[in-house]
Amino acid sequence: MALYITFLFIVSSLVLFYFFVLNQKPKGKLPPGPPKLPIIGNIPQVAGKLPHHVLRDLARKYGPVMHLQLGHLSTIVVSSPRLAEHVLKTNDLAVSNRPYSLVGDVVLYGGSDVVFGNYGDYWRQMKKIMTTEALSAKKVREFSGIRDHEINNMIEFIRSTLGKPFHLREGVMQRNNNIICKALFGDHSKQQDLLIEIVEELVVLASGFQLADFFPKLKFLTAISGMKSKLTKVHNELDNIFDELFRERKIKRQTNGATEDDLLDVLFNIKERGGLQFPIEDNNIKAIFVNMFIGGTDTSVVTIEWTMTQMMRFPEVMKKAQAEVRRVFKGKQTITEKDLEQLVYLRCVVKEALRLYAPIPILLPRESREKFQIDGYDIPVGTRVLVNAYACSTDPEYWDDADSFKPERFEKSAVDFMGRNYEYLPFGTGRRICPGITFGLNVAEIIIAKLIYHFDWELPNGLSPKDIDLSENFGVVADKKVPLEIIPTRYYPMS
Ligand code: HEM
Repeated sequence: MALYITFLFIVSSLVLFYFFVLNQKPKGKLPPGPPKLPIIGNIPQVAGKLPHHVLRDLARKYGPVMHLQLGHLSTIVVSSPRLAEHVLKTNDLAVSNRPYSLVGDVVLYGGSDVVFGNYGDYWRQMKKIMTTEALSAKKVREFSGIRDHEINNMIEFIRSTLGKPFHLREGVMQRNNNIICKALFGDHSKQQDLLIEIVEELVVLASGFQLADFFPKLKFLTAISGMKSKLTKVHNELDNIFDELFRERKIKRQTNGATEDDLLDVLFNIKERGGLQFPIEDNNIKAIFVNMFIGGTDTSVVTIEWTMTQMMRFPEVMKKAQAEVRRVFKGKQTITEKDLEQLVYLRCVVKEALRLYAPIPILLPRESREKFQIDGYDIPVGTRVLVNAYACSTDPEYWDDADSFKPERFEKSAVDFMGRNYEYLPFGTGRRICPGITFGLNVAEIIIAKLIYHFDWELPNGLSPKDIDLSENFGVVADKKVPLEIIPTRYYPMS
């Protein structure tokens, strides 16, 4: 009996807590949205489905700005280029925070990184360092030796397995990870493999669609789900690896002096040079490194896989892109950024693949730090703001035959990657725009160019192009559910 009374007491306390503390309705006129269930709100309408698809479908019914209640998260979803511009340009500052995230808190040193960190002077300083010093076009050029080495090894490997199926994602992922790791801290294969393993685990945990993510105020859910202890374990493992790398590097710098061979040196130099408004410590560098791992590993690989998939689906596109690459690269041993600039058609193909299959189809969530208005609706402080870039890049008002793959649409178009066209935002826009555009695109374009320059490709088991499975997965990035396997049939240039 005593147990029963205690149970009733706990349940009724939780219900009262929910109604009086957690369930306070925001004031003002919110945008329309689908009907909401008590407590869980709209979770059933989105859970377990591909969010960018389901949100695009809902927007077609409820309008380009919708309000959803995802557990505790009062969320607006923006799904048209006109309103994306209104939010991400006109009100960029008002929505430049990130929502609280347990991953940021536990793994990224209390959100002292660029991805999860809130907008403010410290964040601005760190983003500037990332954009202008670590990932600048000049720095990206300086890493061309690393890229060439890794990609040429991959080409040699594929050449040695001519006629056998090549698992594109695995083959490319390993090379891309090597490129990122070497750019960050040189050649340290032992730590590198371990780091990649841990970051992969983190990417799954960070997907943001776990039950506890929808109820951040119910702290016990993160404990019950084991989320906090998993993240703490990941954090400790990462921290130990970085400590070891940093210790070795400090000893090396004492003996050999400061160099600028990799990004660890670049950031140590900035730290030692001083003069910053917020002096940086080792933990700040670690946080930025984790960002570059997460930001740089899967995204380029997903871009490569979808672009190759589309070229396998449309042989005439492959033929045209291949003819261009073979004309431009003819006789060249190394390929420079200048050569890439001449691959005008290939860039259209990559653009079109990113239009339909961007690795981050819903831009990373933002949170309003000031109230603002959109189309006559009131958006209070603390609202989660999602921009469905996929809905914008397939909006029939802006794109003819929007769901079809047609690279030629970019041949006469000035739309680029820089976030100036709100109907096309594969790298986001505004204060939160991706700082790795040049790095990511360079890797993706050189790998694709070399794959189609050196090899002719076929589908395995007599599969026809129209049978290629186009299903998507959704995690932090939207990748291809069934990995692409293709057979290299002929090496070019033939000797
Ligand atoms: C094809 C490759 C890539 C794609 C498609 C991509 C896409 C994106 C997108 C859509 C965002 C969110 C922007 C927003 O919310 O407005 C983002 C943010 C970010 N990306 Fe990338 N990215 C790529 C490569 C990279 C690389 C190579 C790095 C670093 C090495 C990187 C680092 C970051 C960081 C740090 C952020 C957070 C920026 C912030 O919050 O201010 N990305 N990326």
